[in-house]
Amino acid sequence: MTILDKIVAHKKIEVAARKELLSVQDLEGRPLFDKEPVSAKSWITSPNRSGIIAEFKRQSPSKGLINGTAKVSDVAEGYYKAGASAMSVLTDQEFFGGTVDDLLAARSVSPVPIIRKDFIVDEYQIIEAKSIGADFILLIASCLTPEESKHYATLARNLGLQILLEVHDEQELEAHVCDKMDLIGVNNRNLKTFEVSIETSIRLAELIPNEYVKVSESGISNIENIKELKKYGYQGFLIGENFMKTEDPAKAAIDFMKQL
Ligand SMILES: O=C(O)c1ccccc1NCC(=O)[C@H](O)[C@H](O)COP(=O)(O)O
Repeated sequence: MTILDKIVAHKKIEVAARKELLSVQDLEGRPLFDKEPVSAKSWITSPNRSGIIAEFKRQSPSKGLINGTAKVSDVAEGYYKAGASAMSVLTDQEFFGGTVDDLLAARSVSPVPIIRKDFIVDEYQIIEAKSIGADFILLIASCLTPEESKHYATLARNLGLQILLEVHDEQELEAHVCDKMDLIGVNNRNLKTFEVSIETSIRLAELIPNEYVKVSESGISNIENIKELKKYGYQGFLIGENFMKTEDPAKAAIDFMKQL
């Protein structure tokens, strides 16, 4: 069983329990459900921002504990001031130590588009994402069939949310891309070995149709990585650990983005 199989199996149980606690009607009644989403595509491609999607991540299966003390609202405020184009908030508790409350806290202080970073395996999670003020969602091709990807992307679109489709290889890209997606993310982390290589983004770049914003995810740790990825048409850069492993992720983001 791979780590992704474990996460997905756990997620299905978790979502079933969440549904018992709060119905879809309850989610639709939350005040943030009616908030107009901010366009991640516009912010990521804006010449006035950095293209960086800065992530709040306390822990991960590959690294264990990364940061047990940072306060999400401080980090969210700092990422915005640093020039981040978007923020990624892990809401998975079991494997990443995140919660939906983290996203709510980030939302309360930051105007940048926020992605609910989770393992979406049920419509409920997309409606929940809208109800906590997220602007875009992640669909991970390795967790879904192509039909599920399209179905969930259509639902998200109908709610006004944009969609970042994450792929790891050519096969996933070919099978899952559809006209409901907005951004295509190539994850540089091999989820079987946890090795990271930006060569994965470079290899897949020319296969991503031009109408999608290209995002490179994971293992980005310096400005040279970004300069290199830009040559291949990448406009979005998802960075988590490089900021979160420091005592002050907001300061790390400010120092990093100053160099761009
Ligand atoms: O990070 C992991 O260990 C991991 C394991 C299994 C599934 C997903 C995982 N990571 C999620 C991510 O996509 C990263 O948090 C994100 O791309 C940022 O990566 P990094 O800058 O390397 O922290």
